Amino acid sequence: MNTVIRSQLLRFSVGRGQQFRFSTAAANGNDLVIGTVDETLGIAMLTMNRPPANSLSLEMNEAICTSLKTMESNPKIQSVILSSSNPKIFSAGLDVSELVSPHPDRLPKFWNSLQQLYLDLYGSRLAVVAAIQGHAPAAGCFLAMACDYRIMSSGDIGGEGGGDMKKRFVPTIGLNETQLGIAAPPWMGQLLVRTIGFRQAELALAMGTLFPPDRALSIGLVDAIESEQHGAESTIIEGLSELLPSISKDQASNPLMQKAFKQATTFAKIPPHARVASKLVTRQSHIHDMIATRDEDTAHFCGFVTQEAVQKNLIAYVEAMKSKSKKK
Ligand SMILES: CCCCC/C=C\C/C=C\C/C=C/C(=O)SCCNC(=O)CCNC(=O)[C@H](O)C(C)(C)COP(=O)(O)OP(=O)(O)OC[C@H]1O[C@@H](n2cnc3c(N)ncnc32)[C@H](O)[C@@H]1OP(=O)(O)O
Repeated sequence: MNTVIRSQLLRFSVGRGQQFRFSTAAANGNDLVIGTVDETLGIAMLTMNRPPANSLSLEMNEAICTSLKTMESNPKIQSVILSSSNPKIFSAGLDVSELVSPHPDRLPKFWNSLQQLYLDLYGSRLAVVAAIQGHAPAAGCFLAMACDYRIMSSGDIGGEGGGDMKKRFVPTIGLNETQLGIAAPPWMGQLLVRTIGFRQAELALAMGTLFPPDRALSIGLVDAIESEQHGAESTIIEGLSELLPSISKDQASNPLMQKAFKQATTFAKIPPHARVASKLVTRQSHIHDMIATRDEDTAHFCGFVTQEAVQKNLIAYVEAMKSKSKKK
């Protein structure tokens, strides 16, 4: 028997056997993230689902945190796959509409929600595997870096144009803020330093580099790359199909999702106390540093974004983005 429990933010649907599904709803009733949990395997899946680009709004940040916390509160769950319902965009970073002509009360709340997302994801007791099927610029890259393991699509998915003129789809990842005329906040920049090392990060931050998958792998920004050519039905691995939310069922034969599933399974088998303790060894002091400077960081961000010159740039940036998308 299926039981559905509704509350203002969370919708749980208790399904067959040991498997639980839940969605976190936005104000407009859409599911910003969809969560599935398999208690037998000890694995969960958190699928970001905010069309068109999984950009991070206040509500999206809160939805990811709420889902993660719900999964963490289940002692049977040890690992989670963070994925996207959009096969070409993991996350486009901050929702730029949060930054244009912001409401003075909402802007600090928005920034606080991003800081909280960092604290919750980077400090999660769960091992988080990022399944990066598409682009991950700026705060999209930050999301991936806050996870424990990153698998990126090699980009040979389908293509556009057809025939010999087939255009390859090549996703990119990186903190490209300087290309947008801004700087990543210190905690985000430091996350890049901790992920790829000082010199590579120094260069990448200065240049605002967006890395294609092979380069991202060679500098350690991702841990593995995988083709997305769907395998034959016989290669479907047990358990993955049940974990995928209904909107992503076609991903069961996707090698990238399979690799993410296997990695999450491996994490789930490691003695949890030892795994969590070792995660704290490398992450705790950075989390404390961030907490200590949190208010200062919020004041700096709000002061920066509301400057007249920055607002002018942002308006132009959003207009360019919209007209690019209209021309398609
Ligand atoms: C920009 C100044 C910010 C100032 C902040 C101050 C301090 C720094 C603080 C924090 C650091 C983090 C910063 C950020 O994350 S800023 C956001 C950076 N991200 C981007 O600039 C990405 C922009 N998007 C793209 O490059 C592309 O969309 C893509 C992700 C490569 C995908 O390309 P594709 O061709 O597949 O799609 P489209 O470009 O057609 O886009 C589809 C659709 O999505 C909308 N969209 C894309 N990105 C965003 C976004 N970040 N926020 C809101 N909306 C976005 C786009 O407009 C299209 O919508 P439409 O309705 O027109 O179809």
